[in-house]
Amino acid sequence: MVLKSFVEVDIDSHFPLENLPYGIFIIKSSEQQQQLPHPCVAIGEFVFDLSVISSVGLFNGPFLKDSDCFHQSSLNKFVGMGRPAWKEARTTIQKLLSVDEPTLRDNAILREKSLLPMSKVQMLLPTIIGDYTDFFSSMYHARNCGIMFRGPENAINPNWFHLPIAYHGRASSIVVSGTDIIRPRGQSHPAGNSPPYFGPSRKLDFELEMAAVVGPGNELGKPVDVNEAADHIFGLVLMNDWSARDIQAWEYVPLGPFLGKSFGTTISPWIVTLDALEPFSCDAPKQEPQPLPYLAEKNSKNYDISLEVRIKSAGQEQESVLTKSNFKHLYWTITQQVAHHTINGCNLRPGDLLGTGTISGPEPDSLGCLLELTWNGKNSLNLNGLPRTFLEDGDEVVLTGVCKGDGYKVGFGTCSGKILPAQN
Ligand SMILES: O=C(O)/C=C/C(=O)CC(=O)CC(=O)O
Ligand SMILES: [Ca+2]
Ligand SMILES: [Mg+2]
Repeated sequence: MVLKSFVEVDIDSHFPLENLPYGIFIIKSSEQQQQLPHPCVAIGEFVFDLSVISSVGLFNGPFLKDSDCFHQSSLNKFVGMGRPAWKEARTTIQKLLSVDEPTLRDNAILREKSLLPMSKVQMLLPTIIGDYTDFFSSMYHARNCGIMFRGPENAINPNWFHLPIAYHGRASSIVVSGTDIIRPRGQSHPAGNSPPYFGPSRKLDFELEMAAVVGPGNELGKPVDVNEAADHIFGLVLMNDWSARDIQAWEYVPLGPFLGKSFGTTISPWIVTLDALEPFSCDAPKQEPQPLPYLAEKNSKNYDISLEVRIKSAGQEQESVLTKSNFKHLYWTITQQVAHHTINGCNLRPGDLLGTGTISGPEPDSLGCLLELTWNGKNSLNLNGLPRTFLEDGDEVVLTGVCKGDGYKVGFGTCSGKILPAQN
């Protein structure tokens, strides 16, 4: 059954009553006197201000009634409260926005205060991200990178099928969708015996990823059981792990990515909860060899989320679709990522971000980055008639993700960023 709200929601909207993704907004300064950031959910073309609803006492269940979690300028407190509080919030908000519920529907003043058109607000980062880890969980992506860098015989390192590989990313340079990205400068991979050159990256790339937002953390020294890991994940966002392939190729042996990735990572502003994604859960791929017991799940789940990357280059009116992939192609699940991340006792904290790694699929048009799509710059793509390998200044890259339900969609909106020229 499709749920119905008194707020008008287009059939193609990413944000019907079934979704209710969380974000943090601020009223655009030109609209009114500057306000503090507030937690909200998206409904149709509106944001629903949860601080207003909390102030008038409409969150009246046991977990939220005395909480100031919706009077914070980030979602960290709310996501840290765990599934019972999330369920209570979802039930309350779904009821308040439903067409059959008069509380808000018939109260024009409260409606006006709590429902703001998206055009009048600016979205901020939804959580304060203390730590950010990026996994490498698509087998197709790992295999393609391996073939390019090590040849077909040794494409996938032997450890890959035994554990979800990851590196520690840089949290300070994570930005919200819409933020420009300055082309990084750095040392780059020398050709043959020449010395490395220094300058603006010549191989700037995007990576189509999603990321899990950590809910309640774990105590230092206490690993999370893989079968309980879902209770530690609040939801998912879209993520673009911008990557300078020339800088990365020269620096990453032996300790992994560093400056080739830490200049910027973009996430979408809306966190879609695992509760909203549940109708789109599907079996994860069969794992062979069987993982060790601490990674063996009773129920190994992925989500059917259609993903797409578009590019709009400077001077071009039309966007071009670069790739179409799906979250369900991931080999290692997000719950296995949490179990592996914590198995040594490492503590996760509310709001931490766990990137999936580039989500490539099996088809040539489902590859999740330009490194793969152009085979490291060897094959040009055709962008409305113009040849292209890596990103150029002025390019805007837009990621989208959506689950297609029966008569409704649960979507992530977009995650976009434009490349600005390198600075001296
Ligand atoms: O397999 C390799 O040696 C290299 C792999 C990559 O460069 C992929 C990458 O950038 C990791 C990531 O997805 O962030
Ligand atoms: Ca990555
Ligand atoms: Mg990055």
